[in-house]
Amino acid sequence: MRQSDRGAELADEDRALSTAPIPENGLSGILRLLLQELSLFYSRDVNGLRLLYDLLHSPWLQALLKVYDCLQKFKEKKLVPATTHARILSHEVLELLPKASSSPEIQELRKVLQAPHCQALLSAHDTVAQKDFEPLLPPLPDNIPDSEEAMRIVCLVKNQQPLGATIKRHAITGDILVARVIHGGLVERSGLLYAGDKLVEVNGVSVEGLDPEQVIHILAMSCGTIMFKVIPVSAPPVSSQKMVYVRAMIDYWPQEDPDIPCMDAGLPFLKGDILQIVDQNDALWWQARKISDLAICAGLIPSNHLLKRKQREFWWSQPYQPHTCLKSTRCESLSMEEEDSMKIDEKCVEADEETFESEAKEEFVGNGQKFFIAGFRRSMRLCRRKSHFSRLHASMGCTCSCYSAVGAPYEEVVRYQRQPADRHRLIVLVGPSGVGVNELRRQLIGRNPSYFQSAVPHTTRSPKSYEMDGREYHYVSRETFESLMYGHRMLEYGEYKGHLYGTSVNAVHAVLDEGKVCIMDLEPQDIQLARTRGLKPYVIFIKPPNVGSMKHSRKNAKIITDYFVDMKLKDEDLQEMEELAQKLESQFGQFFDHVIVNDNLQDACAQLLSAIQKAQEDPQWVPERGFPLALNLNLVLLKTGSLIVCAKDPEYQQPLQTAVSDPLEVLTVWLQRASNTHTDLLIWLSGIFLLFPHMS
Ligand SMILES: Nc1ncnc2c1ncn2[C@@H]1O[C@H](COP(=O)(O)OP(=O)(O)OP(=O)(O)O)[C@@H](O)[C@H]1O
Repeated sequence: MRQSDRGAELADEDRALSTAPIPENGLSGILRLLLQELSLFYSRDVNGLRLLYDLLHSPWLQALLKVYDCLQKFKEKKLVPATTHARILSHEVLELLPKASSSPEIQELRKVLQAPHCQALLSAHDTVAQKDFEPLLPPLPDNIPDSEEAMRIVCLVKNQQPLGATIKRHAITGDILVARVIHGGLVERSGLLYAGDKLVEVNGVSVEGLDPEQVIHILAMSCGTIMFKVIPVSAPPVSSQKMVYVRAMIDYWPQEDPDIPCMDAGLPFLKGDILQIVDQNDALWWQARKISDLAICAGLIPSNHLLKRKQREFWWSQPYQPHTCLKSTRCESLSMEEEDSMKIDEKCVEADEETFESEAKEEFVGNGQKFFIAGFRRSMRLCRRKSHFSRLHASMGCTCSCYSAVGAPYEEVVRYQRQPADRHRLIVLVGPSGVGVNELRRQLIGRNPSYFQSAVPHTTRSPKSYEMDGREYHYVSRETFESLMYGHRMLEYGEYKGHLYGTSVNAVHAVLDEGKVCIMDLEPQDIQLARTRGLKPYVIFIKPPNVGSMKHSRKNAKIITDYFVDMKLKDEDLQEMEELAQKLESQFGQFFDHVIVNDNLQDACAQLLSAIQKAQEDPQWVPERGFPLALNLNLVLLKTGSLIVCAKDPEYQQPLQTAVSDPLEVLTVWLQRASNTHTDLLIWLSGIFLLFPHMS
């Protein structure tokens, strides 16, 4: 049959379709019957009848139903293309058109057929109709010897994306093997190549004796279809891996990692990023995707084991570096020298405890009602700041990588959606001193005191005449306070003028048990301790704006320092605040769920409210098992030179304390055993007892 004949046939069929009677049992037939029925009632004044009649009578509904009927009819038919050469047909028609009379319709038809998109459409039609999308494989040679290994010929059509596979040379045989197949990449989606397959030829070129780089060069040079001849791996790996999600606790740049097997396949990430681990088959190199970009194919990241090994190697490579990061300064107050070196302004008067505490007015008026807010002790913030600075100073003495050597590089997380019956998540505010953490907390509680609340802190000082136990503070003996501290039931604490102050886990639970949202401020070093399954803290970092903006907004701001009460912020204080914020963000940014820049107070407050609502209502990534237990192990190097080892997990009722005499040995064991399970803790402790039998 000639092309034009086929065209005529198509046109006939086309027309026949459009004029075909619509079956009476079709929807439009039903509609016709309904209209007949309705027309009987039309003359009567029935409510809404006219509307319904008009609707059913509307031309667009009629047309729509006709289309529906046609589609139904088509669904039953198995569609076959009327022609496989629509493009040629359109050329023939275009050649014939000038011979026909020049009517406007003919001109329009010519214009349509010449339009590039119409030609592209016809060309796509022909490709599909001719089933031209399958690769053309070369014919098998006739003389294949019987001993020939079964080979697979794989054709892949290269597009803009990388192929998604890496190759390596077998150390003994020298064969070029597929090293790994990247999840979501072209090779994986084809399902035709597997890790372990031996490459024989690439685009007809034998790879025998070639270096992997030479094979990659052949691949890079080829465009369009790439043909691989492979000897398949005897047992392709079966993927039965559970999807795991982790929060990155470090930054990783594949370009800076000389050990990565294939730099182009590396996945860069920043601390705080949530990663979906899709493959852990390789003990050293995992495959992962960022949850913010799940559409792209996975990339290589170093495994937990590999990163820890590198961290340990780095740590030990600096034997003369003072590792202050391991020295706990929790309970240490500033040394005399440090205190002396502080500049004391002549005009300032060091406030006594009474002055500090009486400064803190704990009765507020908000929403037309008088209410009481505990937990705004200035003395507390001051004493915490003292220990905070010395601790920060200590940890910043070590390099960043050294600091991370003591932590897990990845933290397993799960998606958590709070249910209405669940307790609220603890809201933790963190920020450099003077940024406005307490101001924001106070504003929030002032707005809705029956919903937001602070926890009642503990103190070892005696109550004043107007104070009530359990309202301003829980008044406890030093012994009780210390047992709470060493039992890791204190989320934060500090000492001021000989008295201990702190907030216990139970005090926070008391607020949450009342169905309220507990807001507390913490020093960044204490965040880890609060990260338990029970509290599920949502950590908000309060960040200062730039110094220029602060000069403007903080004209009337006052802070409390060791030697000033209500000190006005000077330019250097603002500068220091900005610098400290940067340091906190780079060191603890992985723990921040949200960041708010406190420039305009009202705006910051509104952002805080919406962040808290999000934290309570939207699904969030939370640590899978509280926080990694390895981090709970606190090494306290006493001034005597002995080392105290204790677990800091508040969910552990009994503190684990062990005094050992050789810190170096213990560190070795500790660094080798630093992992995330309770079993590891036991193994680790047994290691210590083995090393120091006198301890058991
Ligand atoms: N956005 C803001 N605009 C203007 N003033 C602010 C703003 N935020 C806080 N302030 C003021 O800055 C001062 C310090 O704030 P605040 O006491 O809350 O600091 P902080 O972060 O709790 O630090 P510290 O714990 O060291 O006291 C207060 O006088 C407060 O009113």
